[in-house]
Amino acid sequence: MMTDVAHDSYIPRNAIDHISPFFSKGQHSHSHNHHHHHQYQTPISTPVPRRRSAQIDPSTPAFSAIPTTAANLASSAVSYNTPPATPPLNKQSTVAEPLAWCTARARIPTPDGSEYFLHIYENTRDKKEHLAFVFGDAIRSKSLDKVQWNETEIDRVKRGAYQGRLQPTTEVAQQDASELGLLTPASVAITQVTESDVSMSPSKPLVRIHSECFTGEIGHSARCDCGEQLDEAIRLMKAEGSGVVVYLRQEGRGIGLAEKLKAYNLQDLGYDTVMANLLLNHGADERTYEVAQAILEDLGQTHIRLLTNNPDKIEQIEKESQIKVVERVPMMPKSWEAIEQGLEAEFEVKEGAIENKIVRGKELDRYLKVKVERMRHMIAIPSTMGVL
Ligand SMILES: Nc1nc2c(ncn2[C@@H]2O[C@H](COP(=O)(O)OP(=O)(O)OP(=O)(O)O)[C@@H](O)[C@H]2O)c(=O)[nH]1
Repeated sequence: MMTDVAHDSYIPRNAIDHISPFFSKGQHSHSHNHHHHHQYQTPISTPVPRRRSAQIDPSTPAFSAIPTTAANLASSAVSYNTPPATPPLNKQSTVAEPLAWCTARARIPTPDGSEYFLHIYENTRDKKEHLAFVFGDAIRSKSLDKVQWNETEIDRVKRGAYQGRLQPTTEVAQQDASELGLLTPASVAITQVTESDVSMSPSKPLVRIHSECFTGEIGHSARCDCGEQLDEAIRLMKAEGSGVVVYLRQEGRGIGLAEKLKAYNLQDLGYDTVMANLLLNHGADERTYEVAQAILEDLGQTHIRLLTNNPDKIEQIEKESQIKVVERVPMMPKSWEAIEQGLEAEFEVKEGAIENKIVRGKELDRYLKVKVERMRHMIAIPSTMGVL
């Protein structure tokens, strides 16, 4: 490792004194990538602090401290992989750029008793925090599970790279932890999930690639059905016990919230969603799906059943990637489904009852109709619906 480091022209001499985690062998096999070198250089000027985790009792095998001195590192046979907060470079991946890697994952229980794992991603394309809601135990993030340089089992637990479920520890262990100001192996308890829990998941899970819509998801807007679609995707994945919602921060079809609000003002003048975007000098849809491709590959999802009505999304997600949409699962707007089934009258009674979370109204109808007529969306307009 020393030789490897010394021969790399990118590394200042003083870096070798510290044997920074940012110069592990694994990273240097990718020395053609200048972009990443730039990132790795930053920490060199400051000595690498001795990590607290090194204080953990080394006699406990699972939590043995990882050597941090130069001498230990040079003689160590342990191969260190990804340093913290750097992209795991996956040679097998067919999607070269952008890379996406999961920095943390946590269990999110929901009111009906089910749960999912929220994954937060970083990527090389933008600075946004894209997310993945993962349902079921079988779907794992490769980048999250990868062993990072100098990390202990406790570090892995903190970032969510454990299998099974975390359990509350004893009061004694918690007391110890609070006195020491650090977690010890006794502060961590994990229950493994059974083999059958893991194998029950279908091989082709439901996937929804959803773009952020603050107004529709948080703001109760009846201009679109984005919130309803997100809820429905989650409902279906809970029911199947498996699935992934990739939640992309491409607000307003990629134009951002401020520009979307301007578009709404133009829509109030009578322009449709497409025209409003164009009048603001934007494309009708400025979204891209490469980060979603990288996230799905990281989660091992290459043959997917995609919940969408949008043909552009299918074309873009399959483009230049391993990902295949083996089935499209339509998302019928709830209010149109009700109109089709002659249940519209029930809505009148329930109007204002947000609890059923059904978006409805003339503005939504117009928005959906534009999707069908101008954006090739595959939704059947109810025959009984009046003029919009
Ligand atoms: N510019 C603009 N964006 C909108 C408007 N209404 C909703 N959006 C955005 O449109 C996006 C909706 O994306 P998705 O939920 O992925 O849906 P989709 O691409 O239309 O296709 P489906 O997969 O069929 O739902 C979100 O980013 C919303 O913020 C609008 O009137 N103008």
